[in-house]
Amino acid sequence: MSEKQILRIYGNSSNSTSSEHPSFNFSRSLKRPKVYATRDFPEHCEPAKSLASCSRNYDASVNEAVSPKEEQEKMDRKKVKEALKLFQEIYKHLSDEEKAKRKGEFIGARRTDIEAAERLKKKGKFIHSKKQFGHIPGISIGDRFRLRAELAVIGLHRQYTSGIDYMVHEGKKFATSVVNSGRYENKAKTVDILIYSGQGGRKGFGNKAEQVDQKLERGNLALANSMEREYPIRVIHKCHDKEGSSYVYDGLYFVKRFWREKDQGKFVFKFELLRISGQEKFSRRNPIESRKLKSSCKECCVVGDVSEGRENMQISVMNGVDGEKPEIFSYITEVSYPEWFKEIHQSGCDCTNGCSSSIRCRCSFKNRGEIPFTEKGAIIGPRPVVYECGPSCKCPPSCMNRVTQHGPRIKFELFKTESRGWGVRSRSYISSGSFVCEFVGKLRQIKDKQKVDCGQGRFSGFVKLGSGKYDASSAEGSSDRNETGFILDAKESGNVGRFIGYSSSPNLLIQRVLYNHDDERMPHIMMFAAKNIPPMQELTCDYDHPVDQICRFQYRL
Ligand SMILES: C[S@@+](CC[C@H](N)C(=O)[O-])C[C@H]1O[C@@H](n2cnc3c(N)ncnc32)[C@H](O)[C@@H]1O
Repeated sequence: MSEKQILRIYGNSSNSTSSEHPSFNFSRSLKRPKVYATRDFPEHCEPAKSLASCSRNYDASVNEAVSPKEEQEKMDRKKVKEALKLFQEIYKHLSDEEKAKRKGEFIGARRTDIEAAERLKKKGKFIHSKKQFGHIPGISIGDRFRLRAELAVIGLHRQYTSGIDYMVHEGKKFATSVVNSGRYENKAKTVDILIYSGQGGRKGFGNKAEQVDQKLERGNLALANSMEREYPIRVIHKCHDKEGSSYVYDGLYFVKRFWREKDQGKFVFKFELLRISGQEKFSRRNPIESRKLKSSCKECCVVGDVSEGRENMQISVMNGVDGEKPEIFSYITEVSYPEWFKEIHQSGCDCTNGCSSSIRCRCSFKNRGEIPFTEKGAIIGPRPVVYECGPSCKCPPSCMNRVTQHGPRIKFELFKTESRGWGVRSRSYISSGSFVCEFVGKLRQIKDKQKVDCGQGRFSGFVKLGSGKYDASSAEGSSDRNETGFILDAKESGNVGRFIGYSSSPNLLIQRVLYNHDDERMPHIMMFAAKNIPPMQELTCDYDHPVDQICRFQYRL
C-alpha cells in the first residue's frame, strides 16, 4: 500500500485539536508534591500497559450514559489511536522497502521510524501540531509506545533523539517533556524522584568523542526556567523487557532544583524532578497485574550502555535479580597513568609492509622470533610478555602484531548474578585464543609494606602488576625511593574488565602485553579466551594467578 493510499484511507481524522499555547493540561492533578515515596524505583520493571489495554475502556458499551467530558476523552483517545495506526502502516511500508533494498546486507543506519513520522508531519497528521505543557489529551499514564518517533506523532515528546523537549513561551524557553533513557546516568532512585542529567557535553562521536562542559542553554536552560515558574514537565521512561524497548508515560513532574557537578573533569548539569502528587500510579492501581508483570520481566536492561559510547560496541547492563544499576564509576578505555609516568620507547621495527616472523622485524625478535598472533588475531600460546608493535614502529595499524591495542570487539553484557554481584558475558560466540578485553584502571605505586586487597580470591578491583623497585630519578614529582610495585586500581575508574568474576577453572587467560612503552614492571593486563566460549556464558579469570607468571592452565587454539 502506498503512503498516499494509506493517508487517503485514514482521512483527516487525526488533525490537531490543540489550543493556542501555553495550554496547561494538568487538570488531573496540580497539587505540589508533599510526601515522596522512598522505595527503589524499578523503572525497567514497571508494568508497562499498552495503549490498547489501558484501564479506561473507551470501547465499552455504547448504552452507558457518558458525560460530555467523557465523550471528549473518548474522542481524544480515538484520535491518538488513529494517528498511531497510520504511523504504523507507513512505518511498516518503509521498513519492508528497506528490507527489500538491503537484501540482508547492512547499508547503514536509517531511522525508518523518524522517516515515517516526518512524512506524517508533512501531511499535517501530527496530533497537536503546537507543543503544549501538561498532559496530552487522549494519552493516559502508563500508556506504552514501542517507537520513539511515536511520541512525536502524538505530541508527547517532539524530539526524535534529544531527551529534553521545550518550547518558547513569552520569549523564554520552557521544558515540556523529558525522556529518561538511562543513557546519561538518569538515576531514578524512587518512584517520585528523578535525577535527570543535562544535555550536551560531548563533541564528536564514538571513540573520538570529546568530553566538554555542559552549558546552561537549550534543554538545560528550559528545565531551569521551568523550575522558576513551576511549570509541569511530562516524563517518559524508556523501559526494556523481553520484547525490546518501549516508552512509558509516567505523568507530570516539577523541577525541584538543579546543580552543576564535575564528571570526568567536566561540568554537567543535574536536575531533580519530583512527580506531582495525586496522579495515578499505574503500578499501584492494579497490584495484581503489577506483580504478574514484574515476575514475567525476568531480566531487564537497566543501563543501555555502561561505557556511554566509549567502547566500539554498546555494553548493556541486564538485571533479573533486583532491578538495581551498577555503582557509579568512571568508564575509561585506557590505563590512566600518573603524571610522573613517562613512556619509555625503545626503537620500534622498520617493517613498512607489515611484520613477519623473521629476525628483520625487531618486535618479532623480542617475541622469540615469532609473531605471537595468528592472522585472525588469536594468541599463539601464553608467554611471559607479548610485545606488540607500537607508536615507534613503522608498520601500519593493520599489522598482525597489533591486536589488543585496538580495543575489544566483543558484544559484552553485564548481568547481575544471584550472589556474586555483577558478572560479564558475551552475546556472541568467542573462539579460543581471541582477545577479549584489557583490565584497565588507574596505575598506582604501592609502598613496601602496604597491603593491597588482591589475589587469593579476595580480588576487589585491583590487579597487582608484580614488584620491582621504581627508580624515582625517572619519576617527575616523586621523591620516595622506597616505593615498590605497581597496581591497576579499577575501583573508581575502569572498564568492563573490572566486572569479570573469579573461577578456579576460568575461561579467560591473563596475558601481559607491552606496546606503548617498554617498562616491564607495568604491563597491560590483557584477557584472552582460554577455550571456545559459547554466547551468554559468564566470562571468568583466575584472580589468584600472579600476573607476572605464565598462565598455568591449558588452552588450545
Ligand atoms: C573484580 S570484582 C568482579 C565484579 C563484582 N562481581 C562486582 O559486582 O563488581 C571481584 C569481586 O566480585 C565478587 N566475586 C567475583 N567472583 C566471585 C566468585 N566466584 N564467588 C564469589 N564472589 C565473587 C567478589 O566480591 C570479588 O571481590
